[in-house]
Amino acid sequence: MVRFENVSVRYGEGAEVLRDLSFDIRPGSFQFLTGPSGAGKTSLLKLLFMSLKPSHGRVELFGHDTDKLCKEDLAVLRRRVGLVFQDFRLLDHLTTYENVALPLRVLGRTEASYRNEVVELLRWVGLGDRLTALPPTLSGGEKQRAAIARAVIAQPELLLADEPTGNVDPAMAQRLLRLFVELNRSGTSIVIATHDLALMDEYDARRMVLHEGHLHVLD
Ligand SMILES: Nc1ncnc2c1ncn2[C@@H]1O[C@H](COP(=O)(O)OP(=O)(O)OP(=O)(O)O)[C@@H](O)[C@H]1O
Repeated sequence: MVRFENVSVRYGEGAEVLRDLSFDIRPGSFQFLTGPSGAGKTSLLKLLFMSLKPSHGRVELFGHDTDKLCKEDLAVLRRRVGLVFQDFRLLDHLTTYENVALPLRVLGRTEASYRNEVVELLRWVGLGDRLTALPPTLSGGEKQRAAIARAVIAQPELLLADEPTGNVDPAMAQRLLRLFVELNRSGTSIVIATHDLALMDEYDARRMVLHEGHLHVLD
């Protein structure tokens, strides 16, 4: 589903942030991406989301060489990927419910067909009483849970999450991990970037460790 071949990234004239990365992400797999602050986790997620181009090497996603795709093709491929940004990126003028429903609207589904699904998921992440709240009135942890709900609602083929439990307490972090595990069981490949050792200890999954630009994979 994803193949990196000798991929490197540098920003401007700076040193290489990622060096010569080669790995695969298989369909239906689950991996944690970890490493110290500044190690390049967000940069690697951006490569996977095709919002950053490698300085060297080749990134293949869903069987396509991402370098050869035009903007329109990239937009279509991105619909198959769910992304939880570190800074959430909720739309402030839409309610929590509308934010989470957005990926289903983009897919052309009618509200009658998805309303129950969206409400049920928002209840699961503890936002059942915040459906009509606008994002600026949500706490950091509530925004994070809304962003996760939006990323998983359409059951993407690949889910990328950047520090998805950074703003919630340990009990909620476990609950969110269960959500990711369930999504994975229904077929989604998962990549969770995290510093949270306790979270990684909760679930026996592949670990991709970035250190000084190099990637070490512990299967
Ligand atoms: N747009 C950019 N321009 C220049 N340098 C950048 C840019 N984005 C990231 N960097 C640098 O690349 C390196 C890796 O950053 P990145 O955000 O990928 O790390 P990270 O592992 O996600 O960090 P954290 O755990 O703190 O979020 C850092 O040294 C950072 O300063």
